[in-house]
Formats: sequence, C-alpha cells, structure tokens
Amino acid sequence: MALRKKVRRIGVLTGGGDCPGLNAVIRAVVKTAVKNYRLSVVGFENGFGGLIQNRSRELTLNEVAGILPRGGTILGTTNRDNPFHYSMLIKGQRVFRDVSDRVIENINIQEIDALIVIGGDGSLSIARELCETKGLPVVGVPKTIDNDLSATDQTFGFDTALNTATEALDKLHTTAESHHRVMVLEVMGRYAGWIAIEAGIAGGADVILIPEIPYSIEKVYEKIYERRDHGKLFSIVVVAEGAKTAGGELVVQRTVEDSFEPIRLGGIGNLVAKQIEEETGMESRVTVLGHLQRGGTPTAFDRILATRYGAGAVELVMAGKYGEMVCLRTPKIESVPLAEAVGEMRLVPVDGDLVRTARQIGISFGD
Ligand SMILES: Nc1ncnc2c1ncn2[C@@H]1O[C@H](COP(=O)(O)OP(=O)(O)O)[C@@H](O)[C@H]1O
Ligand SMILES: O=P(O)(O)OC[C@H]1O[C@](O)(COP(=O)(O)O)[C@@H](O)[C@@H]1O
Ligand SMILES: [Mg+2]
Repeated sequence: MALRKKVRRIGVLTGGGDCPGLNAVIRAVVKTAVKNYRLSVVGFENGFGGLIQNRSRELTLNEVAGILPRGGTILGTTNRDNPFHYSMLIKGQRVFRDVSDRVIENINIQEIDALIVIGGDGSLSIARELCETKGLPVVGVPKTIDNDLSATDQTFGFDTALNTATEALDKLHTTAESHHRVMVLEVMGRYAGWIAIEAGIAGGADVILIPEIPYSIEKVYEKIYERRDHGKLFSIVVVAEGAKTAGGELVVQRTVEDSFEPIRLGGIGNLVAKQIEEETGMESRVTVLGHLQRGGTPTAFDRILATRYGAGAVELVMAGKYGEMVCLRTPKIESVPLAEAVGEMRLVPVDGDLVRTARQIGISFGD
C-alpha cells in the first residue's frame, strides 16, 4: 500500500457568492492547522481565479486575528471563474478555455499538499472535478445563504440571511399597518425557497411564494381579499426570487455573460406588487432585499457552525479523506463525498413539516 504523503502545507479559497461566516471558517482552518498540526496555510484570492493566476498570501494566526465577526471574506471571491470553463477575451472575442492544468501547476509551485474549498454547489462541483480528473487532494466546506445543498442539514450563512429577512419583515409590518398597504418583500435563494419560507413564518407573512410551489396570482388576491373582509387592511407577501406561476417563466434580472451559470434572478417582487395593486386597488410597495442578505456580521449560530466546519475540514485533510465535504448531521459534524453533496439540490419539501405548519396557521402559498 502506498504511504500517504505527509501534509505540511494546505491551501484555502472561498468561491461563489459571499456569505456571513466565511471569515469564521478561514479563522478556524488556520487555528486548527497551525495550533494542532503545525501546518502552514496559504489563502488563494478571489476564488478559483486566484488559483488560476497564482494570487495568494500566507495565512498566519496574526492574519486571521479579529475576523470572526466580520462579514464577507478576507480572501475575496467570485461567482464567475471556473478553471474548466474559463472566460477569456482573445482578439476582442469572448472564448472559454479549460485551464485546469494551470491550477495543478500553481498548487505544485506553492508546494500545497491539500486544498480546502469553501463554496456552494458551483464551487464544490469544480472542486469535485479537480479531485476526480486531476487528482487534486480537495476537501469541501458547504456555504451559501440559499441553503440549497443536499447532504448537509444546513449551510452556514443561511441563518444570518434568514435573520436579516425576518428583521426586514418586522419593519415592513409596522409601515404596512400604518398605511394600509400590501408590502411585497423579494428575497434571494435562487431555485430554493428556504429564505422565503422560513423568514415568512418567522416574520408573520400572509402569503409566501416559493419556487417549489407554483402559484396562481388569483389565489394571492383571494388571500388579500379574505384579510380585508376580516378588517385587516394590510398584507405582507414574501416572494422568493425563483418563484413562478404554474407553467410560467422565471423572472430574470440580468445575465452575466462570462459566468458558467449566467442567469441572475430578480424582479418577480415588482411584478407581483404591480398585479396586486391593479387588481385590488390597494396601494402596494415592493422591497427587494438583495445583497443585504449576504452582508454583515454572522449570527452566533453561523459563527459556531462555520467554526465547526473549518476545524472539521482540517481534520478531514489530516485523515486523508479527500473528495469529501464536511456536513452537519445534527448534532454532529460528519462528512460526505462531494459527488453526493452536489448531486442534488436541496429544495423545500412541498409536503414537509414547514409547509404544513405554515398552512395550518393560514399562510397562503398562492396554490
Ligand atoms: N453545476 C456546475 N458545475 C460546474 N461548475 C459550476 C456549476 N454551477 C456553477 N459553476 C461554477 O462555479 C462558480 C461558482 O458557482 P455559484 O453558483 O456562483 O457559487 P456557489 O459556489 O456558491 O454555488 C461559477 O463561477 C461557475 O463557474
Ligand atoms: O451576486 P450575484 O451575482 O447578483 O448573485 C446573486 C445570487 O447569489 C446568491 O445570493 C447566493 O448564491 P450562491 O451561494 O450560489 O453564490 C443567490 O441567492 C442569488 O441568486
Ligand atoms: Mg450556487
């Protein structure tokens, strides 16, 4: 049996959309690696872009001091660069090239024995491909405010986004009630409705529209009329950016030309608010929470989860469990193959407990 190479130096990068808790993971990785195993740690800048262009810096204990409560990522990130499908401008023409060999060259130049990738489905798909096709020793850490990764009970960043959305709903409630208006809050989540349903329940919404349950706008009107008939002259509607009507199209805000997955959702909130105002005659306003959901200091829950994931990722490296991702199987931190982690999107179960509870208390899903 071949002896495993002794690990002395590890690399770390953050990929995909940022989220609160990334710095807490980086800090935990560095602390665990340095204090327990005397490893050195190098951080690649701006996700896979830094690995392709060999932009990196040493991450010492000093470098990560004080970053636990800080939002964002000290390493920078991007939700564009993919080494297997890398966007370049050649003679003014955009072309995509496989530059994955450059990643391996830079890993060798830096004398890195293992790489920790902190990312969502996209970044972890790339990590898996680098591991399977190039033999790169990789372990993954699941991040995203969307909470759409299967194989883990929760991603870090979601709890903070949920709290931000809930606080927004609390604030919208007071102004909605005063002005007798319908307030529509559009939240993120891509094709999953986790932020919408959980914030909607926590923030006392009357209608929640999620991608998993196609809605009919007439059913939304019905709910608003029902409330009006009971003397409630305001309503709160939460709309996930990926919500759509049965047979309808997603509302796309923009396409990012040089991205592997170019669609950016957004705009459904405006549409729903306009339709409600036109049909019911009730003044309606829309708030698009946008990137506020990705910013700010992580909640205590996310700080703890991120710290556990960071420490767990280093333990996976030391155990030689490459091609795996740390995951939460409440109450334990365990690991799963990356293939399993990115194989299936985690969606809100339409017959699950959350949806049932919401329906029991009279929340409408517009169906
Ligand atoms: N299904 C996929 N397979 C391979 N690469 C992907 C896939 N989806 C996205 N990517 C790449 O991964 C990068 C990060 O993906 P994105 O979804 O933006 O972030 P996250 O890592 O949070 O999921 C994107 O730049 C894109 O190049
Ligand atoms: O920052 P951008 O490019 O507008 O992307 C917005 C998307 O990123 C997210 O905020 C987070 O998604 P990822 O974790 O997959 O990056 C989505 O909720 C949203 O649809
Ligand atoms: Mg993603």
